[in-house]
Amino acid sequence: MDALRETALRILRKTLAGMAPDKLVVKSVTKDEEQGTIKFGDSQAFSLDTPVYVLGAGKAAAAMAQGLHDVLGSQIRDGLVIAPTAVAAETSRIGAIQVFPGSHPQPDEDTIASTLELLSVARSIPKDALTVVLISGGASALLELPAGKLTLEQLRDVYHELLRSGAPIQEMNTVRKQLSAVKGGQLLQHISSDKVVSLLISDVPGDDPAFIASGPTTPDSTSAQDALAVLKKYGLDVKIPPEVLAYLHEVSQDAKPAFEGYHHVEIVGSSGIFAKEAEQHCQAEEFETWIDPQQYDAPIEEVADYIIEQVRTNRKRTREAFLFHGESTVQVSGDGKGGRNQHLALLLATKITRRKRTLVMSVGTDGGDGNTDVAGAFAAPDSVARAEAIGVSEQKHLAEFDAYHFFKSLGDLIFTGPTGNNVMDFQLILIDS
Ligand SMILES: Nc1ncnc2c1ncn2[C@@H]1O[C@H](COP(=O)(O)OP(=O)(O)O)[C@@H](O)[C@H]1O
Ligand SMILES: O=C(O)[C@@H](CO)OP(=O)(O)O
Repeated sequence: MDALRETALRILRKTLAGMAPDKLVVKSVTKDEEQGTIKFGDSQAFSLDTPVYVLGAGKAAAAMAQGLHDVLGSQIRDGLVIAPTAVAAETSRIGAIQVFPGSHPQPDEDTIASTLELLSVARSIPKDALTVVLISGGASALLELPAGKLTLEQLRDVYHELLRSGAPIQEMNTVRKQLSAVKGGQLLQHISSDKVVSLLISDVPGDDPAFIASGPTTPDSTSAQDALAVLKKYGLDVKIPPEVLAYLHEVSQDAKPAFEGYHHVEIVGSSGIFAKEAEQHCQAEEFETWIDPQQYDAPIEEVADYIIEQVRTNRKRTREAFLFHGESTVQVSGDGKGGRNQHLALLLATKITRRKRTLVMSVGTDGGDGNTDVAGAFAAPDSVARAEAIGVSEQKHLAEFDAYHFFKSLGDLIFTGPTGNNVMDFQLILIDS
C-alpha cells in the first residue's frame, strides 16, 4: 500500500478512536474539583453532591453509559439504558446502570418491555436529582411504546412500510413521533426530577434534536396532519393498518404539557465533530487543513461536484487535507453492490483523473456502507486507468450501482468492521505536494 493510503488509514483509525461514544460523553463533562461542580458542555453547573440518574437508548447507549460511569462513578445512583439485543446480551450492567435489550430497525416485545422498565425508573427519580438522558441513533426503534390504543403489530407494519419508502429520516420520524407515547418530548414528561441534561449523538442530517431518534426529550413541533401528509406522499396511507389512519385522524392536537424544570440539550457527537476530530489528526501528520463549515445533504452527483469545486477554490498548493461530512442521497436502481461512500468515491475518481499526488478516502463512520460489509473506498487519479487496464469499466459500475466490485478489483476497498461510531459519512482528500 502506498504512503498516502497508509496515512489516510492512520488518520481514520485515530479519529474513530477519539470519536468512540464513551469518549464523547467523557469529553462533554467538565469537573471543577475546587468549586465542587460538574458541567455537561454548556449546561449549568451542578454540585458534585447531586445524585445522578441515567436513562438512555440507542445503538451507542451502552458505550455512552460507560463513559458517564467512567467520569461520575458512584455519583450515579440508578439508571437504565436500552441497547441493541447483542450489546445488552454482553453487558447487562455498567455500575449502577442496567442495560436492557431492544430491537432495531423495528421495535419488538423486548423494546416495549424495556421501555416500560425505563419509564418506571424515570418516575422513581427524586425531585432534586439530576437526570442524564443518553440518546443516539436507532433509539426510534429501541425506545417505543404505542400511543393510545395502537398495538405493537400495527406500529411494526408502519415501520416496515416507512423503512422501504425512501422517505428521509425527518419524514419517517414525523410519523413515528405521532404514533408513540415516548417520542417527541414525551419521555421528558415521565422524568420526576427537576433537572435534566440530554446528551445526543446525531446521525441525522441537520443535527436537529427533534429528529435524532425521534426526539424523546425534545418537544414536538410536528402534528398528526404532518404525519398523514407524509403517509400520503409515499402512498403508504393505503398500505398501513386502517386503525393507524383512524387514530391519526382522531387524535387531539392539544399542546402537550411543557416540562417545567431545567432541561439542557448537548450534542456530543455529529458528523461535524467527527470532521473536527479528523482535522487534528491531519494536522499531526503535517497537512494544512480545510474543513467544510457545512454538513452536506444533497443528491450524490451534486455532492461530488460540490467537493471538487471546494477543493479547486480553496486549494493553497501545499501539503493539504480537505475534510467533508454529511449524508448524500442516492436513487439506487439494479442489484449492484455498493453504498453512498463507495459510489461517491467512484464519482470522484472520474473527476480527478488529471490531478497528481491526490487521494480520496470516502467512508461511513459506522464501518458499514450500503449493502456491503466495508466502510468505503479509496479513489485516486489513476483509479479509472488502472481499472480500464484490467477490463473494468467505471461507467458500467456507476450505472449499475456496483461501486463495490469496481474498487474490489483495484484492492481499494476500506474495511474497518463495525466501529461503534454512527455520525453519517466522511470524506478526506489528501494532496501531498
Ligand atoms: N448499490 C448501492 N449503491 C449506492 N448506494 C446504495 C446501494 N445500495 C444501497 N445504497 C444506499 O445505502 C444507504 C443505506 O445504507 P446504510 O449504510 O445502511 O445507511 P445508514 O448509514 O443511513 O443506515 C441508502 O441511502 C441507499 O440508498
Ligand atoms: O433512531 C432513529 O430515529 C434514527 C435516527 O436517529 O436512526 P435509525 O435510522 O437507526 O432509525
